[in-house]
Amino acid sequence: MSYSFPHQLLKLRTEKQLSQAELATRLFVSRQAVSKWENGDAEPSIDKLILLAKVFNVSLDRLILGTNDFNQPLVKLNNIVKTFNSPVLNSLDLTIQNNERIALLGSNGAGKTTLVKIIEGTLKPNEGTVKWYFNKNDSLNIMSQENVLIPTLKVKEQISLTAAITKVDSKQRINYLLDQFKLSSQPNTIIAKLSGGQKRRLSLLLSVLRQSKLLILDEPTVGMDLESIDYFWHFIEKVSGSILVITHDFNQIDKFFSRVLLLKDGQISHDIPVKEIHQHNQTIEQWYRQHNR
Ligand SMILES: Nc1ncnc2c1ncn2[C@@H]1O[C@H](COP(=O)(O)OP(=O)(O)OP(=O)(O)O)[C@@H](O)[C@H]1O
Repeated sequence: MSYSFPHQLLKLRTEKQLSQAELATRLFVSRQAVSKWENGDAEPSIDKLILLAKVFNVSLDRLILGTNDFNQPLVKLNNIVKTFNSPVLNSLDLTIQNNERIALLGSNGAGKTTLVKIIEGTLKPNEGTVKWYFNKNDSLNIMSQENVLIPTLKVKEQISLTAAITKVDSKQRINYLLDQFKLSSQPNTIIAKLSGGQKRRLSLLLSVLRQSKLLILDEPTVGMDLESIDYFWHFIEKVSGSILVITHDFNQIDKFFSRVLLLKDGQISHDIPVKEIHQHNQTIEQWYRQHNR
């Protein structure tokens, strides 16, 4: 089978906004089976391939051979140096490609937020270049650590404002997202009166309002309760395009991510596919503890 099948599966599934569990139910297989297919650790039988092609409404050729867009770079960082009072990033190189699920790990103060701000273009490096391969004004979505909500607005007013700025005019999509983020009963609540977790959910909703080629999330689940955290990852799984997340939700990285970056001593000290870590019978948490000493 062509190597492109795992990428094609992830791409088609996220385009269809299905979670691994939802797709698994339709195919009468376990979620783990779908996860293995996406990681390239196993391949479906021919009858499951035929069913997959039906679910996605594509030909078997397209499903198996796919298109070549998964190897396209989205952004390339070259020789990035950033110094505040002391050096934070030091000759850092990084390429992000289409349809990747990347977790960025590192200790407190390692420079993770600094790095994502440089990728986003909100912070300038002292040296080095950031090259974009798509229009980031249209196709870059960000949920930063900083609160971007306007406390005096109602939930629906904040959503309308962001929808106008990001040129989303689909009421259907807005209602779908309100429902997904369990905010559909609170359109008239003033943001200042939402709980911390509800505000995080609203911020996330705003960051995925328009579809993107790259979504960047900086510690998105901080302050959420366990139910919301599960909910959040379940939703994120369905988002199309590439995702770069700063997170320490190790269990979720094990389940849903394709690549792990470890930022240490100002550089990407390790850049490794998740499946390679699993092939060594390690969890991401074990791997992280071993390499981030
Ligand atoms: N605007 C700034 N001015 C001065 N120093 C800064 C600034 N922003 C970040 N730093 C410093 O740069 C270093 C890296 O900070 P950064 O927030 O990028 O780390 P981080 O890995 O995201 O940390 P955490 O996990 O705690 O969020 C820290 O020592 C921080 O104090």
